[in-house]
Amino acid sequence: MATVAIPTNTSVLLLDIEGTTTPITFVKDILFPYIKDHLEDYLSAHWEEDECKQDVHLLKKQAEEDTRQHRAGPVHVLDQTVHTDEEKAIREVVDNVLWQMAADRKTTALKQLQGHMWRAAYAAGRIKGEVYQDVVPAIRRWRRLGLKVYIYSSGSVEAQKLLFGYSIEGDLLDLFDGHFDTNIGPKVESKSYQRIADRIGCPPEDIMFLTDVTREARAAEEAGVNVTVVVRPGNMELTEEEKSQYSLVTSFNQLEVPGSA
Ligand SMILES: CSCCC(=O)C(=O)COP(=O)(O)O
Ligand SMILES: [Mg+2]
Repeated sequence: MATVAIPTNTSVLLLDIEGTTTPITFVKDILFPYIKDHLEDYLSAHWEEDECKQDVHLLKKQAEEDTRQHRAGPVHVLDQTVHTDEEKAIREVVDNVLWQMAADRKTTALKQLQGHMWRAAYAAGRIKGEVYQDVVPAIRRWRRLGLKVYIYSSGSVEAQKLLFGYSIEGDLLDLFDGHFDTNIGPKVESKSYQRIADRIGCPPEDIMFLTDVTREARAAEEAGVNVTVVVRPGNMELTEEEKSQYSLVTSFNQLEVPGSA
C-alpha cells in the first residue's frame, strides 16, 4: 500500500482505538468476555457503592430513552425503583448489559460501566492493553515533529487511559495530549468532530482522523476533518467503493508528515 501524505496544515492527529491502534480481537476476545464473565459478581460486590449506583442510574436513563425510541430488545427495561429484591434488580441490569453488548452498542452508560469493571483487572495485571507494533514509534515521531495526538474512542476516557496506561508496551499515557469519548457525541455524527475541534482549539481542517470505520470517516469528513482509513487484520472488510473513496493505510508507518523525510 502506498504512503499517504498528511496535509501540510495538519496540527492534530485524532486516533480511534479498536481496529486502529489496537486489534479488534483484543476488544472482542479479551475485554468484552471479561465483562460477561464478571458482570454479576461485580454488581453484587459493588451494588451499594456510589459509583455503581451512578452506573446503574445511567443504564436506567438509557433504557428509558430506548423505550421512548421504541428500540425494543429481548430485555431492555430496567426499573430499579420498584425493586426491593436486590438479586432481581441485579439480574435485570445483567440482562440489559448483555443485550446491549450483543448488539455492540456504544452507549455512554454501557461504556462507563465497562470502564469501571476493567479497572481492577488492569491494575492486577490480568489484562494488558494491546497496541500494534507501528503505533508507538509513529506517535513518538509525530510528537517530535510538533503534532498533537488525541484519542477519540467509544470506550470511556477511563477505559482508554487503562488500555494505554497498562499496555503491553508499558505506560503510554504521555503520548497523548487528550482523550475524547461519547460524552462529546457519537462517533458517527459530524457534530462530534466539530465539538472536538472546538475543544482542542483548532479548525477541523487541521485535524487528521484515523479510523477503521467508514461511517465514522464520513461523519468526520462532513465536519471538515481530514480522514485516513486504517486497514488492519480482522477489521470489517471495505467495499470496493469505500476503498476508492478513502486514503488507506495498513500501518501508521505509511503516514508521511510533509517536510520530515
Ligand atoms: C477503549 S476501551 C475498549 C473499546 C471499546 O469498548 C469500544 O467500544 C471501542 O470503540 P472504538 O471507538 O475505539 O472503535
Ligand atoms: Mg474503531
